[in-house]
Amino acid sequence: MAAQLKPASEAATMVRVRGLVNRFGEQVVHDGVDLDVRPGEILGVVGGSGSGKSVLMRSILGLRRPDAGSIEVLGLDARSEDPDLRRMIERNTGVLFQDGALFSSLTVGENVQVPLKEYHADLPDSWRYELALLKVKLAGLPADAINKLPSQLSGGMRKRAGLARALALDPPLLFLDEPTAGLDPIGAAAFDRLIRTLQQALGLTVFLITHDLDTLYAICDRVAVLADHKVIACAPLHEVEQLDHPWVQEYFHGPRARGARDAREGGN
Ligand SMILES: Nc1ncnc2c1ncn2[C@@H]1O[C@H](COP(=O)(O)OP(=O)(O)OP(=O)(O)O)[C@@H](O)[C@H]1O
Repeated sequence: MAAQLKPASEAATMVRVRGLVNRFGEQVVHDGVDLDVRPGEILGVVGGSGSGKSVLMRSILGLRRPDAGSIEVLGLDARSEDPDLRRMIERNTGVLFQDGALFSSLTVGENVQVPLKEYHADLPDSWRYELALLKVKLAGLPADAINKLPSQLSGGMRKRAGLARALALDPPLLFLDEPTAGLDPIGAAAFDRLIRTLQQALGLTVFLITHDLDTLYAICDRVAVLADHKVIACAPLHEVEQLDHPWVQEYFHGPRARGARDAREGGN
């Protein structure tokens, strides 16, 4: 029987990870990670460098085969190698990798059209172009960016182009790996606002890896903390901040955290 995808509104969890184990040789990265991503939330994923945030995202996306555990994405078994099921998961997930991962020899518009060509090969070229233009504008880029090469854009604009491509297929589930890394504070705040606006307007669920405390305070509904090879907490920020764990205390109660918290409180 063909795999069935539950509508986002009916899915109890958009992503469900249980008992995830990832090892590289002797190195244990994950040892029993459990995590739920709920419909309509922005979940921030934090943890020290090397704690396994990217490996977790890659496992969920099926880009890495974990050593043990189960992963469901939109109710589908993300570890399955069934090509139809893989396509269904891919079709419903947008991904913005840290470096944007744009094809450097293609224009922004052509980059956005890559998934459209793969999944909507029957659409006339002019429609695909119009759809790409819509996504470019949705991501906050000027219309003329569509004909530019990634090398002709600033870092912030390249992130937006990557976001436009991630949104090309109108996925209900969006994965963002350090979206504000490398942006200046004003650009980063603008990108945070864009993510929040799009999430609300399009009803997206967002899995967001970040080191950026401002992003956590500004837009995340819940925060998952990766430490000691596990998710040691997954809760609203004010609860996670109180956790009696050395990394959490250092991260959330250092001077940078105070600045981010004050900025957030000052903005309200
Ligand atoms: N393909 C690989 N081969 C060997 N080791 C790997 C591989 N991918 C990741 N690792 C190791 O797994 C650990 C977790 O890596 P990961 O990239 O998930 O960390 P992270 O939490 O995203 O870190 P950062 O915040 O620095 O980006 C690291 O020690 C890394 O060296």
